[in-house]
Amino acid sequence: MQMFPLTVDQGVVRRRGKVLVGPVDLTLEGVGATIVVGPNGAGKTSFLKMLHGVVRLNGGSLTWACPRAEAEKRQAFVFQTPVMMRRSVVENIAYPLRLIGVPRKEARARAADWARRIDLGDALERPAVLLSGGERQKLALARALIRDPEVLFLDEPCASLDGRATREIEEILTEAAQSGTRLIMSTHNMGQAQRLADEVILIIGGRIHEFAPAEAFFAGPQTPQGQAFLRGDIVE
Ligand SMILES: Nc1ncnc2c1ncn2[C@@H]1O[C@H](COP(=O)(O)OP(=O)(O)OP(=O)(O)O)[C@@H](O)[C@H]1O
Repeated sequence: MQMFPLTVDQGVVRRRGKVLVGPVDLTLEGVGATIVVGPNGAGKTSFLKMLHGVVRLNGGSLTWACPRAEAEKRQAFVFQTPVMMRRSVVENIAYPLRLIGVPRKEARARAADWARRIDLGDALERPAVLLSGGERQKLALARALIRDPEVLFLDEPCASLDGRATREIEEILTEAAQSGTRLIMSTHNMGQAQRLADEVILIIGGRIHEFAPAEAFFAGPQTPQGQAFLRGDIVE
């Protein structure tokens, strides 16, 4: 059963009386990469978590084309600072498979394949907590992709990584997108947004100011705030 379109109707997220997101109206179709941009504190993280369903709406509605429980099983989320379990690299990557009952041996074999893809093939038994920031991000990505999700949310997966680690992560994401994984991702890096995006959402103050095909957005946003943001001006 199809997951998309995903429809948000007047969606609002509030915490301690403050509106973090919304109201937003949005329809996302089922192909490509949607890149979410906006200034610090604009609500990108809260917006992604709302779409993923880990943050509940305080107003409005969010509807997948399939039942919610079904949609939840078919999506994964890579957080900005991924948590490593106090276990080996291979066990960290295998964990999502173990959760759905894949036998240990098979889960480890599939995790070892992923570890090789992210250049951690020689570190299978190393405690994951000893990995560098870039290695952790790659591990988190492998752990998210190992169940072959139809939708992958990523919150600034390359924040504070160097060029090489960023390129490696972008390669994995491009491959995932080419094999049909729907990407919905925030970034501060406009170069990265341009390399990966099929469409762009600009969020300022919790609201969507632009939602456009990447080409149109980068050629010239429709709104004054969009134009200012792309010029690098401070927008709030
Ligand atoms: N649980 C919470 N309770 C109260 N305020 C919160 C909560 N979570 C986030 N906020 C606030 O909501 C605003 C939006 O936060 P959010 O993390 O979604 O923004 P962001 O665009 O991802 O920011 P950044 O780019 O800096 O990571 C911020 O001002 C933040 O401090």
